[in-house]
Amino acid sequence: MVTQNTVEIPRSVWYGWGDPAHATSLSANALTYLSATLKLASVKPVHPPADITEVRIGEPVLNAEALAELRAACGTEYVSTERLDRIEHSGGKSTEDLLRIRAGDALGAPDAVIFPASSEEIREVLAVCAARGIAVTAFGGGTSVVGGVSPLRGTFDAAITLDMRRMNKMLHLDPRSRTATFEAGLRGPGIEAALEPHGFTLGHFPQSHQEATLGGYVATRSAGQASTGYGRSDDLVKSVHLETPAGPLVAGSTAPGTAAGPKLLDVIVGSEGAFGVITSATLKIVPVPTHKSYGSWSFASFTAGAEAIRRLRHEGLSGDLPHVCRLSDSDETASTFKLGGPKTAALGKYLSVRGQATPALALFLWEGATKETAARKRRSARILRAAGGIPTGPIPARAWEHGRFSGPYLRDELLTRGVYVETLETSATWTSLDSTYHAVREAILKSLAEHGGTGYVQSHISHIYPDGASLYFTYLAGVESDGLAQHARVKQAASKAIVAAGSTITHHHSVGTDHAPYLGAEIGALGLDVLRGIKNTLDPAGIMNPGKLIPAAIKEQP
Ligand SMILES: Cc1cc2nc3c(=O)[nH]c(=O)nc-3n(C[C@H](O)[C@H](O)[C@H](O)COP(=O)(O)OP(=O)(O)OC[C@H]3O[C@@H](n4cnc5c(N)ncnc54)[C@H](O)[C@@H]3O)c2cc1C
Repeated sequence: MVTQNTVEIPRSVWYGWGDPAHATSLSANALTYLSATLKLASVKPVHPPADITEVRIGEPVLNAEALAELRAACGTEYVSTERLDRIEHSGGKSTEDLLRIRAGDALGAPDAVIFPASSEEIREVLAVCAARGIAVTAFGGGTSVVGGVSPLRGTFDAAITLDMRRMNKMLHLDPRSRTATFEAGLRGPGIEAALEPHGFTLGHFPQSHQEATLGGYVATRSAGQASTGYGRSDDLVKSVHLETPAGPLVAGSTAPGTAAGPKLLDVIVGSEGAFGVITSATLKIVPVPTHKSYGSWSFASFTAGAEAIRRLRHEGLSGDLPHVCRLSDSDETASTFKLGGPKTAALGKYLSVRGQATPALALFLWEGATKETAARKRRSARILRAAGGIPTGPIPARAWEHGRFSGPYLRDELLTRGVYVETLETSATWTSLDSTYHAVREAILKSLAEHGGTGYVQSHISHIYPDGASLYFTYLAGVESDGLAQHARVKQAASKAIVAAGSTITHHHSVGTDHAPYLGAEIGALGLDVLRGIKNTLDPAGIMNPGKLIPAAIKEQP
């Protein structure tokens, strides 16, 4: 029997990812490869995070009356102005956030962190904040990589963060209809642990799964590693309870199908805390698969691999597509082969002999009943072989699955060693996939090299649609003396390339502050006005997550 249960880990350390005790270090081989590839003089671990006692943070500006009203709403012990709580909620987990907090800058921290236990408490908190003009940021797992949980003040003097961790229960399970209702603060492993005794899974496994919450998934339209099979979070949501400054709103319906006007739910899903706070949501669930079947195939190039996957999507029977479907480009494949030890090195040599000098490796994972997955895998193999693929066995896919949640820890070590690493994503139609891939890749590389550095970009496809696929870029270089400026420069170059290619500014990371300047290019000025109109109705005072999603006037931070 397959288990979808994952390990519950402590909440992330203030300067980085998860519990540092779970981190595995880079091998000597990896360090040598890294310094040679990036042409770095040294990758010694000489850039540790600041000492917590030296972190700079302003005095909280909430007055005694405001604090008293917030305490009356949630209980004194659940309204914190403690230094560590404020530091931990001063930002998310983008490399920009990490560069700032590791340098000891928590000056953007909220004035208080509130830990509500119910929709009613949140309603009261929002009423206090609307009346007093206090900005409110909802905080799930705090794993945003787009500035989504930075507690910006907007036009207000004070800001609070609402941490949803106490709202962490499964409220209802309907096994016959295959739906479940969860409180918004339940984290990924908690969702699976609640469902598995009943034989169900949500099937939603973003790389941040161990820290991220149900509310965060819904608020950002996240996509999991197996979303090709199970669907993205926005495909899974049936209904949402949203507390807004204008009152509670239940969007969506338990009805299996409805024609009751435009789909209001779609306006709430992906609203990034800018319209209100999601307190619970009902999602589709599916039975835990009885079997997983692993496979990997190699292609002569990324272009050839992408074409093979398109054919798999278009020529295969409906439902044949693997639940996990990832294609690395030649650079990502080269890194995997370089870092994977003697067996993967041997695989690289074998592929070279077979005419694939710079192979692109695809990993697949079919889930379901034993016989059914075997049949799907067989049918897929015919298409992949006809498209020029060479089968490379199940081990690479198993190895990927084994280490799939450990990657985020590496970023902390890389930063300590003076290596800048960041990711971004988009999606493109099959027709424009190749040109978008090259345009964005080249824009990143050029920008990384602008100050004389040597950069490395690797990419993969991890979500397949009938009309196209996602593109995910990971890029590395030595950290420049002004790492934040370096980050802004590269991000801007890549974002402009994405816009110029006519692709989306975000496939699954959401908009936050980072992508807000580019949203107009995607949805138009009138589209932005529609979003502003919805916000004005639900949040007339504009207290909800200022500066996120919708570009807005932002008061200078202290
Ligand atoms: C290492 C790493 C790997 C990642 N991998 C993936 C991935 O594979 N796929 C993917 O899609 N994303 C990924 N992300 C991005 C991020 O994890 C997702 O956006 C996730 O859905 C955020 O969930 P969270 O609970 O941490 O939300 P937060 O980071 O706490 O919040 C994100 C946004 O949602 C809002 N929000 C949170 N909770 C609520 C609520 N209850 N009501 C209203 N608004 C709310 C916040 O205000 C903010 O705007 C990754 C991030 C990291 C750091």
